Amino acid sequence: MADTIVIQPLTAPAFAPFGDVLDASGEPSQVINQGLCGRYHDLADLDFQGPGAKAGISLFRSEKRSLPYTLEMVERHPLGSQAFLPMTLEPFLVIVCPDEGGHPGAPRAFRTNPGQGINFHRNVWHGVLTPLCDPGLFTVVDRIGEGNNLEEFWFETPYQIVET
Ligand SMILES: NC(=O)N[C@@H](O)C(=O)O
Ligand code: NI
Repeated sequence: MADTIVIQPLTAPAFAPFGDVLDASGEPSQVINQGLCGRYHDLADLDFQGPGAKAGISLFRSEKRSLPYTLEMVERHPLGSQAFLPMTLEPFLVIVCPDEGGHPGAPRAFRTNPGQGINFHRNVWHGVLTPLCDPGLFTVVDRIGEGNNLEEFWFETPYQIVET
């Protein structure tokens, strides 16, 4: 019998152990461009380690997922952080796990608010990009470089990610 994980709304405090929440809410850090633009400054801990490491910007066009979502695996990137920045105002599913002795602990599932992006900190267990609506178009900022930056963990029994 699969364990079920109930999706929670994404908040910065709840996500803080795993990464950063990026959104243009509240007052901007700076008002620029002759007062016509708010800059929400330096919102993410970008962390790229190892030989030849640099920041890369890629575009992902991903199939949407439906709920309940069967979580079979999580992964982590030991050499770099990874940011998912939606290019639409649609929500997406964000799944993370604490690390327990080198293996993922119980998953936590969050639904983003419209316009929110996230940045997984380096080496944090996470589910792969999971849009909930089409088009699943995202800008992804992550590490480009040599070496193996992907570790996968497949659960013996998948989890069911549910709305309530
Ligand atoms: N593999 C890849 O580029 N994407 C994954 O890391 C992911 O988290 O979706
Ligand atoms: Ni990833």
